[in-house]
Formats: sequence, C-alpha cells, structure tokens
Amino acid sequence: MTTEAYHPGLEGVIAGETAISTIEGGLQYRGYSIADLAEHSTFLEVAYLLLHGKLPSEEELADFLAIYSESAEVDDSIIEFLRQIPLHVGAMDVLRTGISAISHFDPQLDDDSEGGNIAKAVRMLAQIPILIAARYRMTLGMDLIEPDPDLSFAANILYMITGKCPSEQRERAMDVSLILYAEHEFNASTFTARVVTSTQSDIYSAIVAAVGALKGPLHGGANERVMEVLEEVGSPDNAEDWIRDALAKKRRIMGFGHRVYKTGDPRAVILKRYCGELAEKTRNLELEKMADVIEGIVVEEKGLPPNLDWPSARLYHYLGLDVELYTPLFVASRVSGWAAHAIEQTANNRLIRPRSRYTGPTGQRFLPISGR
Ligand SMILES: CC(=O)SCCNC(=O)CCNC(=O)[C@H](O)C(C)(C)COP(=O)(O)OP(=O)(O)OC[C@H]1O[C@@H](n2cnc3c(N)ncnc32)[C@H](O)[C@@H]1OP(=O)(O)O
Ligand SMILES: O=C([O-])CC(=O)C(=O)O
Repeated sequence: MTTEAYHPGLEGVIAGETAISTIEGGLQYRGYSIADLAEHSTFLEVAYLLLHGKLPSEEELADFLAIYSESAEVDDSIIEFLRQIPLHVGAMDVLRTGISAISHFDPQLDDDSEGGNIAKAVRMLAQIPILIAARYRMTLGMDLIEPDPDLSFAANILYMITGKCPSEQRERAMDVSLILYAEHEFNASTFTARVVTSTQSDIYSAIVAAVGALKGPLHGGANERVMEVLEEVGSPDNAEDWIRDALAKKRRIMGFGHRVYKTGDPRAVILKRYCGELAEKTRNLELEKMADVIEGIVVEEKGLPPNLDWPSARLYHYLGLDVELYTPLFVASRVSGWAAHAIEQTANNRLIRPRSRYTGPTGQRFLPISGR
C-alpha cells in the first residue's frame, strides 16, 4: 500500500497550474472578474479572451468574428448521418458523436500548433450550435435553419433552435448564461480534456472526452435535472412540503452544492437577476417564487447554496427551450474553456498519471481453470 496522502475525488488537490481562470478572490477569467464580463462583454469576446489570453481590439474581434462566421457550416453528410441516429438517443450522446464527426472534415486536423488548435476551437464554436439545433429540429420533424451571419452567437443559437430572432432581452440573457458557463478551472470535464491532451492526443479527442464527462448529473447534466425537479414540485404551495420531505429522505437536490464553492457560486447570483427579469416578462413569476422557497429551505436546512445550474435551468425554460437542450447549450459555451485548457496543457505538457491506492488482494495462488 502506498503511504502517500490520499484525497478521494482529488478534493483540495492542486493538480496543475493554469493562467486561464481562478476562483480565488472571486471568479476571474484571465484576471477579469466574472461580474464585469457578464455586465460588459459578449460570449464571443469572452471566447477570444480565453483562447488568446487577452481581450481583443476592435480589429482583432472583427477578424475573429469573420473566421467564426466562415466556419459556421457543417458538412451535409454529417447532417444526414445525424438523421440516421435513432430518435431515442439523447441530445448529449448525439452531440458527442457530432463533434467527433466534424473533426474528420477539419482542414487542419493534424495541425497541433497553437494557431491550429485555436482555429479548430473556433470551428467547434461555430459548428456545435448547428449540430445542437439540427438534431433538435430533426427529432421534431422540422426543417433545419441555417445560421444567420448577422446575428450574435447567442441570438443565432436561439434562432436556429426556435426559428425566431430573439428580442434584445432574450439575447442578452442567453449571452450572459454562455459567458458564465464558459470556463471554471479544473472542473471534471476540463480536467478530462487536460488528461487526454497530456498524452499528446488531439484537441477533438480532448473535447469529445470532456463532453462525456460534462453529461453526468453531478456536473453539467444537473441543469436538466433541475428542471425535472421544478416540474415535479409543480407549484409554490407544494414547494415547502416537497423540499422538506426530499431532504428528510436524503435526496440529492440538483442545482445545489459545489465542490469548490461552499458559501455560494457567484455565477448563480449573477444569473438569478436575468432569470427574475425574464420570468416577469414571460409571466413565470410563480416558478421564481417556487424556486425561492426551495432555495431558502435548502440553505436553511443543509447550508447548501445554489450553483449555476439552478438559475440557468429556469432561464432556459423562460427562453422557451426544451429541457434536452440545456446540457448541450453548456457544451456550446464550455468548449471555449476546454479548448483554452487543451492549448495551455500542450504548451507546458507533462503526462497526467497519478497513482492509486490498491485495496485488492495480493499473493493469490493461480489455479488452472479446471480447478476453480
Ligand atoms: C456547473 C456544475 O457542474 S455545478 C455542479 C452541478 N451538480 C449538481 O448540482 C448536483 C447536485 N450537487 C451535488 O451532487 C454535489 O453538491 C456536488 C457533486 C456538486 C459537489 O459535491 P461534493 O463536494 O463532492 O460534496 P459531497 O457530495 O461529498 O456532499 C457533502 C455533503 O453535502 C450533501 N450534499 C451535497 N450536495 C447536495 C445536494 N445537492 N443535495 C443534498 N445534499 C447534498 C451530501 O449528501 C453530503 O452530505 P453528508 O456529509 O451528510 O453525506
Ligand atoms: O467547477 C466545477 O466543479 C463544476 C462547475 O461549476 C463548472 O464546471 O462550471
């Protein structure tokens, strides 16, 4: 048995260095506070910041947007392939396959230079929303909608899914959610991307693996489970009894708790404001009231504040989006953070290979199969 310290789930372990984001002193991306970015920036500007390490000048942003717009096309054969996937297959599983498929058409597939990887990240940023919207609309038997180069990232994704250009308020709410979802240091999916990259594998492999890690309900999959909880509760009148009973039964309440935020997730606080405004606009104040009752009791009884998935689920609901889109939307944003980490890992690589503590038997005597 190894005598080294063992931390289940790597809790509290510093497993690497990064200059991309920190939660120390309030969440910051590349040194910019998340509150400032949510207030003043746009998702694609934040993606540029994460990938290039600095905020763009007007000219740099214009070039970035031009490359992004030019990349916003998915090969027809992939769209046709998505149609062949049985309808019961979940949106995250299809998206994982779709990202793997677009890699085969990337003109710089074998270019693992920093520039090559940034170019691939921009292509993924442009094409993932197309994959998400195409699969969603094909499962409903609807015609697919091409991206509109005149729309922002946030407006385009809503347009391609719903077929309607969003109002300014809806566009901004979506944009802020994407900014908040973009990056979060060594969370499970990002760490997965870094492990894959550390073997000198390619950026698409890292992102596809990260999608698999994000899908789980303890991580990105939680935003879909949050909506299921709210649907189960049904009304503000039922909220107190429901949540007290659920906590008494030791049920895990999706959207609450966090491995590294024990006193609150600053992103949830920021998004709650947009949620409230959109709830008012869309006449969903009852749902906000219900969420407030649940939040108050989980904090009072368990001392667990909400994480980002708690308001984001409601926000997406107010935007008229179906639940199966929620975790894919997280992917559409987080691919910027994952790619930045893959690039950072490549620039200063050391194979990630920790040790395990062995708990199995030793010294077993091998018996030939006939004698077992
Ligand atoms: C964007 C994101 O990915 S944010 C995370 C999204 N995930 C969720 O919302 C899922 C719900 N939350 C959770 O499962 C957890 O809080 C996690 C996985 C996020 C973090 O958990 P950890 O740091 O591993 O804490 P751990 O699971 O050990 O929980 C510590 C205690 O709090 C309890 N707890 C933690 N979260 C919750 C919750 N959401 N509901 C009820 N109890 C909870 C645990 O049961 C445990 O109690 P115990 O000590 O009595 O056994
Ligand atoms: O940091 C984590 O463990 C999960 C999270 O909030 C994120 O990935 O945004």
